[in-house]
Amino acid sequence: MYEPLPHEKGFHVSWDQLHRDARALAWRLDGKGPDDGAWRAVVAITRGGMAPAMIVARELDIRTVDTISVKSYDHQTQGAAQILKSPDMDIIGDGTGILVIDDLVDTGRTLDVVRAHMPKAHIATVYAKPMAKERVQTFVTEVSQDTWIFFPWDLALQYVQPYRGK
Ligand SMILES: O=P(O)(O)OC[C@H]1O[C@H](OP(=O)(O)OP(=O)(O)O)[C@H](O)[C@@H]1O
Ligand SMILES: Nc1nc2[nH]cnc2c(=O)[nH]1
Ligand SMILES: [Mg+2]
Repeated sequence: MYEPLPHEKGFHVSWDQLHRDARALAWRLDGKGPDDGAWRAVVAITRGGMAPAMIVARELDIRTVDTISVKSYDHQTQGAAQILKSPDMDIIGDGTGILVIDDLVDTGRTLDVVRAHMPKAHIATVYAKPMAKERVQTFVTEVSQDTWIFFPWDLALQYVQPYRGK
């Protein structure tokens, strides 16, 4: 079930692009909460979901923001997904009206753990790969399964050789 392909391609996301895409995610979610359309709280899946969650919370004027920490990767190698830190379940309840935000879904392993913890939550990611995009209710951009997404917090500006090099 969790058999990711090798990553042949790279998709490099700048801060500007991430900001634009996270805003687009917020606009898609606006007014889509249960009952009156409002969301009760945002839960960021740390660490990658924190920057997108902050942008979504800002756009939608949601002041209650919590985190769930799920670790499943060591660099590009996946191990067993585990919850290292849970959000305040007195606020979360069964997840109704809660917006869970992550940067991306790849195999879906992380979201399976989150979903089991908050069965009624709305899960949204900025990017989604096809293997597990059904695990997400809302996303902005689909990226192929054999692509590794590089986020701006993992990148640095550096010199590159001219195309017509020495
Ligand atoms: O769908 P999956 O195959 O589970 O992969 C997606 C998860 O992997 C990355 O997080 P990671 O576990 O690397 O931790 P990080 O957010 O702290 O970088 C990414 O931020 C997602 O949360
Ligand atoms: N940065 C990053 N983390 C991931 N975790 C699972 N897939 C990915 C990916 O494509 N990029
Ligand atoms: Mg993550």
